[in-house]
Amino acid sequence: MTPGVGDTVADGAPVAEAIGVSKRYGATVALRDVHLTVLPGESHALVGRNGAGKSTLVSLLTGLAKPDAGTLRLDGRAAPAFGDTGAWRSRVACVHQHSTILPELTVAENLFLNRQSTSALRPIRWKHLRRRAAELLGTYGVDLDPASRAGELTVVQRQFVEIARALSFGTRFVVLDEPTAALDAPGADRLFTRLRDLRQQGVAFLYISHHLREVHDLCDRVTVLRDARHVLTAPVAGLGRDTLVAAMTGAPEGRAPARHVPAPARRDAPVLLSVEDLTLPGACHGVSLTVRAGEAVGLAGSAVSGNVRVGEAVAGLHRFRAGRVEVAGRALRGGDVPGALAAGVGLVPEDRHRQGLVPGRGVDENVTLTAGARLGPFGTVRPARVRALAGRLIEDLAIGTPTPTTPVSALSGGNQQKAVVARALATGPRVLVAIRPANGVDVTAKEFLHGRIRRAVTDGAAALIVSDEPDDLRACDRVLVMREGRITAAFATGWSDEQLVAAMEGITGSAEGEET
Ligand SMILES: Nc1ncnc2c1ncn2[C@@H]1O[C@H](COP(=O)(O)OP(=O)(O)OP(=O)(O)O)[C@@H](O)[C@H]1O
Repeated sequence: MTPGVGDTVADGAPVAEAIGVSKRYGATVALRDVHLTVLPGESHALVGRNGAGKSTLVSLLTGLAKPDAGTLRLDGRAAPAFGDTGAWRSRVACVHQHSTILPELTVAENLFLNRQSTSALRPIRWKHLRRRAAELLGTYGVDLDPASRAGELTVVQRQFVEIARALSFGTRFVVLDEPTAALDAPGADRLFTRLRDLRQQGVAFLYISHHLREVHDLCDRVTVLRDARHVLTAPVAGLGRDTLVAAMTGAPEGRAPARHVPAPARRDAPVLLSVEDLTLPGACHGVSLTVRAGEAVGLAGSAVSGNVRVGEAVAGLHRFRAGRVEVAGRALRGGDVPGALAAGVGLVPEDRHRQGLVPGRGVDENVTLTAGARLGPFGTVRPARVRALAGRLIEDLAIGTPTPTTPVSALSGGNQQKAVVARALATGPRVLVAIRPANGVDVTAKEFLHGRIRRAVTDGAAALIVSDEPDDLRACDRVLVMREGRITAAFATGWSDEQLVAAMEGITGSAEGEET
């Protein structure tokens, strides 16, 4: 039977408490005497700059890591013993950025993974399984066919299968780790509506996000971590953005970080990237655009607009059915990554976990991975050159790493993203394709990364910034908007975020009269 979300163990007790917890990884202190209390039915935001300790606190609260000091309590009782996975699962769940849903299985199979039948010897009763799945989804208002294949679900639907599965173990406390990172604006809205419904049913959330607007839209209270310490817990209502940013950065309030105001690219600067009539089956049709030296062009669009595929095609990741891509006048072959790299294309890929980094390898190796020719003659690699280039890139991108050889998997998410950007810049690209370049980085690091990309542009590169994030697009000189595989609108300077969002949603938009 599915335990009801209202079944409380110790009524009114916090669903989760961390009392003076500390955690160290080698020489790095990830958490120092941190306190956190999440109340029943509360939506509690956990924010902080990259490397502040948020994921580490989540690892402790979900039983994935053991605190060095301090106490953890769930539902008013001591947390389960470290390693007792079943007990942890019934009291806390975490929906991570990477999905744990198995795409080849159906929704019902995913919901009851390893619980399909009542004992190992009893055959699975499929009809019964699907009925239970339908009941479970119905309880949480998720409208999905249990027999559909999980691989065909949207990101939000997958997240909801994960949340429903988590709740079916009886927990009333769900940690959401940057759940909107892979969502477009309508997807995020759908997620928020569902989360609000669940809160009405008594489910509490710990919500990790770098988007302060989401914190304001969704959360009751917020806890800020800075440099491994707890600095603030307060109700969100009435807490100004400045106060929150000041708590995160430690900088005095009211000192606004410097904003970049793009200088318009020279109209007579050479075209470094030219895309003509590009057609990729199922993704885009007849897309044409140009980017000049010294210019950053945004390619905006929702997750299904095809904009990411266009960016990836420029970087050689896809064959194209028709059209032409030229870098500095040289035609690229579709699906030829080394060719694109040799022509001078740098790529910040969409998914740093799948496409970006080699997790077990050092930061130094990761950031220099694309820079083969600079590391030694005839395909050889000179360790001294790797060290020198890596050192420069780590400093240049302000990557927070204890040493250059630390495995990149030991860095916080935001610092991993900086390593991905460093790798794209390592070759000194003529054309930089940056897909959501500030994904998962904190508010100040975001400005820093945009500034760094602008610097490459000022130095003469052409940048194509593929994103649906108004912040990313604000760093551009002009923006093209894609919908359903075509460019549907173009904005020169002076657009508002609302105009861009409306064009991405298809509420307005005309590309007439603009240079694409
Ligand atoms: N497995 C690990 N091994 C070594 N160091 C680690 C490990 N996990 C985290 N750290 C270090 O602990 C510190 C806190 O990292 P954590 O991932 O908790 O930060 P975060 O607040 O989640 O950051 P982000 O917003 O960038 O994801 C960082 O300095 C990080 O490098």
